[in-house]
Amino acid sequence: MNELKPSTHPPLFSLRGVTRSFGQIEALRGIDLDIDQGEILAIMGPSGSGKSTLLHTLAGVIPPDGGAVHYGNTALESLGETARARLRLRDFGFVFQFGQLLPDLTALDNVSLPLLLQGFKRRVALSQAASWLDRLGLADHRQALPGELSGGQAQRVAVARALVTGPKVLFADEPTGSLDSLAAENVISLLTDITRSSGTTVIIVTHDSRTASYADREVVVRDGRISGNANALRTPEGVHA
Ligand SMILES: Nc1ncnc2c1ncn2[C@@H]1O[C@H](COP(=O)(O)OP(=O)(O)OP(=O)(O)O)[C@@H](O)[C@H]1O
Repeated sequence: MNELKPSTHPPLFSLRGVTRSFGQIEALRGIDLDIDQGEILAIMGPSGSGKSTLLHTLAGVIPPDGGAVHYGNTALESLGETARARLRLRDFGFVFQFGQLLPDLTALDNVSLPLLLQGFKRRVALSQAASWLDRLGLADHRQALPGELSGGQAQRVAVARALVTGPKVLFADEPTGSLDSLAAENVISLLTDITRSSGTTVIIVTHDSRTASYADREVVVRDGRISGNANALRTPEGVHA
């Protein structure tokens, strides 16, 4: 945790001087941050400090007002809404605090939905979804409706739904925020085990230091800036402030 490893590859995400305001509120005030391919990064910080805004900016949900957000060779700040939506669908998966499963669909149908939206045949989508549910310990709950599941089970369905399309990056906004400590531990350990084995980059916003301890690195956001930049930037030779 927190060790400053030299990086031999260019970062997957590179942010420089990123700003974003909502009216008078300066949510991001100049973010400099590199994130490596395959890294699990925890973004922490006080309420209202800009964590979710940073996550949404990385994920191309909201464009920055200023600065540069590079994802690989793509300058996200130069993409329009349609191109950003296409990129999200192709490369990114999302887990939210309250699963946001569709309440009238079974666990299996919730997980197969992203594949159906990508044009997979129903039979293929259902079989992929079933194997993801099995992997997350939910083999006996395929036909359950979200309302019939515990919070931890529902969140594991949400993780399966986010990973079923094989995203390059998983964004998780308070993925354990609605869970008791045992369920939280179970969800975050499964999520990080699976993404480590697949080399998926994971960006987690969390208030919970136990959840953050599963990450490779933590950065803290305060007043729209990364607090103590020494841990935020990487170069081929290592880290510089
Ligand atoms: N869509 C929006 N419209 C107006 N203000 C916003 C919007 N999104 C965020 N803000 C404001 O920007 C600031 C940063 O919000 P953000 O949600 O990024 O913080 P956070 O660190 O994720 O907070 P929390 O931990 O409470 O979720 C806050 O003052 C918030 O009220």
